[in-house]
Amino acid sequence: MSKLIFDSVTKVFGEGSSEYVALDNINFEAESGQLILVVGPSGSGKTTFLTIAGGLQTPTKGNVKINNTNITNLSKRQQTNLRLKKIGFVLQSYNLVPFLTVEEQFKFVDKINQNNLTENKMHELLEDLELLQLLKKYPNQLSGGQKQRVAIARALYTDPEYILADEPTAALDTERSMKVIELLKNLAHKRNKIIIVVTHDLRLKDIADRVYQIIDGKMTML
Ligand SMILES: Nc1ncnc2c1ncn2[C@@H]1O[C@H](COP(=O)(O)OP(=O)(O)OP(=O)(O)O)[C@@H](O)[C@H]1O
Repeated sequence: MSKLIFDSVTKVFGEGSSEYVALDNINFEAESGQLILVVGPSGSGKTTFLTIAGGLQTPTKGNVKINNTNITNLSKRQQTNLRLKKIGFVLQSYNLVPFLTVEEQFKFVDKINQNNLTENKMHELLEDLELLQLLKKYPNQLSGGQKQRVAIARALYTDPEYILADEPTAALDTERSMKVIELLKNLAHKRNKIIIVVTHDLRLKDIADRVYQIIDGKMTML
């Protein structure tokens, strides 16, 4: 059973008169088998929460634990290893490599990670995300929604224990949004993943197992 714990996490940006409390004393726990939604208005701290959960930023105060390891105490190298082995990110910027085709985006991951989906599972994933026809295209030939679906497939390709997704449905129409969120929910339930989705998109609220809200850096369960 995997577990992600935030223990009194505060994140402050800037100093003195320009000090800004982006996360204010957050306590949070997620276990494998759950799809968790974090909603909140723009600027409320959602992305900061997600990047700290994945070790991309460190808290100013408090601890983040992944399976009983306090990731705040790990060296940079240990944090990078943890991210590569256990965490799949879907970031708002998609982070696709511009000079690689869709197919090559996955092969590129092969070089740095051994723990990838079998060919059958990969075919299934590409089919579910309607990407099979796009394998030979480059990112600049794709629409926003298509890039978003490639970024989701790439995060799932390494079969990570945790999936952290920032606005994964922002560029998708309602039908595709629901498909993507159902896919993530199935993965959480059937393959025992922890999936945390940060979103403005209140259409997704009824599908998640748990919903949290962040307002002005404070988190509450809805
Ligand atoms: N590196 C930084 N330096 C200073 N302030 C920052 C930094 N990163 C975020 N902030 C501030 O912290 C607050 C929370 O930002 P965050 O990106 O977490 O919000 P968000 O809820 O994800 O917003 P959105 O929905 O618009 O993406 C914002 O006021 C933002 O300006």
